[in-house]
Formats: sequence, structure tokens, C-alpha cells
Amino acid sequence: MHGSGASTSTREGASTDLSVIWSRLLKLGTPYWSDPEEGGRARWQLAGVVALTLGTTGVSVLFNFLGRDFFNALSEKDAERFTQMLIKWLGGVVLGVPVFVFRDYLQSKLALDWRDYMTRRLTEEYFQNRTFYQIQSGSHIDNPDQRISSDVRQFTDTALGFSMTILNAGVDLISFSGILYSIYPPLFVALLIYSLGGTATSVFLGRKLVGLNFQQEAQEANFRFGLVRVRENAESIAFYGGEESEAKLLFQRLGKVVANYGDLLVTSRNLSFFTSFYRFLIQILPAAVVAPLFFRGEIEFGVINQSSSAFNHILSDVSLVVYQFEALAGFSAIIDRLGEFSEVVDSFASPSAANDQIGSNGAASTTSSQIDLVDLPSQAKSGTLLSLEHVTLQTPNGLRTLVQDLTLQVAKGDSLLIVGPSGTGKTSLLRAIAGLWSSGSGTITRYGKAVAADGTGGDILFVPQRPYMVLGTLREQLLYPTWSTINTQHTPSTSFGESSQNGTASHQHTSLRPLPSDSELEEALKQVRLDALLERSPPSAATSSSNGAGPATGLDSMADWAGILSLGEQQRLAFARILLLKPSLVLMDEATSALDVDNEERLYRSIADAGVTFVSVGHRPTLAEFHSKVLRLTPVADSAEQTTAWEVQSVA
Ligand SMILES: Nc1ncnc2c1ncn2[C@@H]1O[C@H](COP(=O)(O)OP(=O)(O)OP(=O)(O)O)[C@@H](O)[C@H]1O
Repeated sequence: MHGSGASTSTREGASTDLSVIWSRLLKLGTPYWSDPEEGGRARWQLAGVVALTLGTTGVSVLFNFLGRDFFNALSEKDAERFTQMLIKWLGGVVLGVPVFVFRDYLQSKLALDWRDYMTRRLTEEYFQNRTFYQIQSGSHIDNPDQRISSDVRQFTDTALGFSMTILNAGVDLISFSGILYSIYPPLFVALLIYSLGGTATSVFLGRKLVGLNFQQEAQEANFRFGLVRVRENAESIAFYGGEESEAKLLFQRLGKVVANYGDLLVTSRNLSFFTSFYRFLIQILPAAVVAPLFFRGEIEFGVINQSSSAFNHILSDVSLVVYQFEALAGFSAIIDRLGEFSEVVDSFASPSAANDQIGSNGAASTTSSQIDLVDLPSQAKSGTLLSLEHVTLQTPNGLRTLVQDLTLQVAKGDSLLIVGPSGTGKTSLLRAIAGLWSSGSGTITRYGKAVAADGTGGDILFVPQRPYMVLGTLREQLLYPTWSTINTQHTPSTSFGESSQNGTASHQHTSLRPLPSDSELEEALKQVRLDALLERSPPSAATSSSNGAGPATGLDSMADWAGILSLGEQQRLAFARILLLKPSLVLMDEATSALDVDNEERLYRSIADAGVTFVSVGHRPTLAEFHSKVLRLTPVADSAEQTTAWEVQSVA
């Protein structure tokens, strides 16, 4: 069972349907403001931002009038009034600047809180019902990491920014229209025609930008993901000498980034031609229109400046779409990507969709039949830990039936080995028991709870071929996943340092399973022959403790464990986790494939001695002697569906 990282597929086109974008915007944007816990505070903050935004318009109107009087005093050579206006102007600046600064600060702070809320919500849904796993294997969603991190940030920043800009523009428009209309009505009408025409033209010229921005986000993410894969698989690539083909693949991705960006540049250049002409033309337009009134002595000189300023205000309000078109196009692309992601995540995260499979369009679609997965409390009497009744298992796309009508039971003290040629469905059977796959029919009953990160459950544990190494200390590796939430509350150099003196005392530990003491952790390492790790000085600079006391050692040492431990060592560490947790039943997928026979025997004996019942998947002949029963899967010759036959044998 191997993870393959994020999908690299991208869609050819973005959704430019305005009604879809609008409904996605509402669906994404509204939950924060109506949230029972955080909504109240958010609404108050928003009210503050709105008030300050209105304040900024008030300040602008004030300066419009101050400017008029200032230039009138200047043209009339009235030195005393000029000095007065200068002082008033300076006073206005002192009062006005804080309004602008606080508006910006509060708005950014609100965007940050909103981002925090949205990211937490999406992340929770992403992990609910193993959505992160289902999305990867069965949907077209590309780069979920980028959507959760950067897309959410851009969404909240831009949504709030645009809302305030629109509000500001509305109030501005009303205030300055009054001023301009009172100066010269024809100027006001000409301006409206000019700006509405400009908006329509820029929408026409920039219409391709939404799709191009959508593609840009996806291509950038694909390129970055390619680089991440090289980092994650550095050693394998180096062994294969695959540098050249990796570079070629990266260049292909870079090529797509550059090509799309090139198209984007051309479209924005064409739009820029128009918007720049539009901007430059209006600089003298109001003065040109009002000048005859001044020459005829109907208005004062300061009114020219005032009308020019009012004209510019109104024009930028009405021309919002012209000036912001590129940003709007980028925002639509973000709404599209995020909305699509949230819809797919929702469809998996909702309990009704938990057992659904994903269709090729990325949306969940219910397949005709499902395997029933039933969890029951442990059966002390019968000793049954796992039972499969008439289980027929299919691949998620329903194209292959892997195992048909399988019935078997695993009771306390049993040890079952699943064998069969590669591709017959051994790992898939474990996937079905773990609840990752459910296409097919029949019933799987698990007696006892699978391990949970809060320390509850832990009657059943699944161990993959390549154990997952968390980012953290050696202690955190050993405690994963049973006590993992407890670990995240501590930094290795402080709390774990304390706990190493008194065992478990410093942990606020509320789980049902007691947290193993340091000596138990060290004993588990000894049993799997990894106690040398306690002595080994970690090579990475990241191991230095933050209090400057030098690198942490022993259980608190930090390293890139997945990078420095051999696969065999990682597999031994996974056995140390079993020995610490002592689950009733453990299901292992080629969990000793990288070990020598001697170590393999020692590990199997140690978990059997600990009273753990186990089911293993494996190819190695040496495994049979540690098991009491063998489930043998054999491909059925000439079967169109490439299905497998099965039989259970006792080991002599
Ligand atoms: N997501 C998937 N969608 C469709 N088919 C899949 C998927 N994942 C695996 N398969 C197919 O299901 C079959 C069974 O895979 P599985 O990993 O269970 O085999 P296995 O018996 O454990 O093989 P091995 O011994 O090589 O590990 C394989 O043919 C595999 O290609």
C-alpha cells in the first residue's frame, strides 16, 4: 500500500458561469459570520471596519472642501486665509490619517481571523471520514494543500478587501455625485456615460482572464508539487540516476506555468492599453469641461480643483470593474477552486457519503452495493476479534472483483497469514477491514475500537509496510498515533525534559490508556533492538533545543526520522509501537518485508508473548511458522474480472 502524494491532474477550463461563482462565493463566505461561537465577534469587528471605512469617505469629502478653499485663498492672494487653510489642512491630516491606518489594520486582522476559521474548518472536514485519502485516490481535485493554504488566504483577504472597496465606492459615489451635480450637471452626466462605457469595454477585453488565472494557480501548484516530490524521493531518484528525467518533467511543468502566464500577460496587456488610455484621458477632462464657466467668471478657481477631485472620485467608483478587473478575475478563479474543493470535501465528510465511492467527475456517487462494516464491543466470551461473512471485495471503481464470498473469523490467540501472488488483493482486504475501501458486499465485524489519537480505542491497530514517521522527537515516534494529541501540546526541550525526570507527571493526560513512562518507552526500543537510537547524537541542526542547552538527546532527540532510519529500522519502530499499545488485534501489511530473518522472528515472538493477536500479509516463506492459519488467495485462470479464489489452511 503506497501513497502517491497529491494528484497532478488539472482541469482544462474554469467555471466562468457567474451564477456558479456567485453561489460558491455565498457558500464559502457566509459560515464565518453566522457561526454560533465566532460569528458574534466577527460581526462586531466587521461593524468597526465598516464604520472606519465610512470615516475614510468623510475624511475625503472634508479634504475636497478644504482643497477648494485652499486654492481660492491662493488665487485671491489672501495670505491670512491661506495660512488658516494651511493650519486646517494640517489638522485634517492629523485627524484623518489614523482613520485610514486603523481601517487597514482592522480589516487585515479580520481577514486573518476569517482565514484561521476557514482553514480550520476545511482541515477538519479534510480529515473527517478519511476524506484526505478518498480525495487522493478518487477525485480530480488537484493540489489540496495549495487550496487549503494559499487559496483560503487569498479568498479571505480579497473578499474583505472587495467588500470594503464596493462599500466605499457606493458611499463615495453618493457623496461626490452630490458635489459634482451641484457644480455642473452636464459634467456629471458625461462622466456616467464615460465610466459605464469603460466598464463594458474592459469586461469584454478581459473576459479570458478568469480561466487563465484558474489555470495559473493549478500550474504553479503542479510545478511546486513536482519539486516537493523530488525532495521526498531524493534517495530513490539518486539511486536510479533519474536526475535528467526528473529535470525534464519539471521543465515540462515549468513550461506550462510559463506558457499560461504568457497568455495571461497578453490578455492583461490588451486590457492595460485600454485602462491606461482611460486613466490618462480623465486627468484633464473635468478641467476642460469646467474651464469655460471659470472664464465667464461663473465659478471660482478653487471649484475647478474641487470638481476635478470629485470627478476622479466618482470615476474611480464607477470604474471599479475597469481598474480591478484583473484582481476580480483572479478572485473568481480562487472562488472556483475553493468552492469546488469544499463541495467535494463536503460530499465525503458528510456521514451519508462515508461509504460512497467517487465517480470520475469527482463528485460522490453511490455504487450499487457496499460492504457493511460493523463495530461491536469486544467479545470477552467468544473471543472473536474479527469476522468476515460472505465478503466480496471490488476495487473502488468497481471494475475488478478481487475476492469473492470470503467467510472467516479471527479469535483471540489466532494468527492468520494472508498470502497470494502480487496484485491478488491482500492489501485491499486490509483496506476493507480498515474501512478505507467498501465496494462489494457482505459484512465485516470488528470487535473493539480502532486506535484514536486521543488515546482511546486501540483494540485494533493497522500497520502499513512503510510505517509513517511523524515530524518530532523519538518519543513522539513511539507514542504515535495513540497518544499523539498529547504530544502536540509539548515542546520537546521543555515538557518532555520535565517528564523525563518524573515519567508522566507533567502531562495533562485524559485518555483511557495510561501514557507509557520513559522506562517503558526505552524498554520497547530495547525489545526491537533500537535502543542505540537513544545514544545516537542526532545529525540535524534542528535538534538544538530552543533554550540553547545544546542538542536534545535520548527520547527527546529530533531528526528527520523517515530520512535517516532505514526501512527495516522504521519497521522495527512500528513493532515498538505495537508493544507499547498492546492492541487485541493487529493487522500488518508486509510489516517485516525489510527485515532479516533473525529480527523478524524476534519481533513476531515479542508481540505473540505480549498477547497480541495478529493478521499479517506477506510473501516470505519464513512467515508461515509464526502463524496458525493461512488464507491463500489464488488468481482464477480465464476469469474476465481477474478475480481470486481463496482457501484457509491450518499451519502444521
Ligand atoms: N485505487 C485503486 N483503484 C483501482 N484498482 C486498484 C486501486 N488500488 C489498487 N488497485 C488494484 O487492486 C489490485 C489489488 O491490489 P493490492 O494492493 O491489494 O494487491 P496485493 O495482493 O497486496 O499486491 P502486492 O503483493 O503486490 O502488494 C491490484 O491489481 C491493484 O492494481
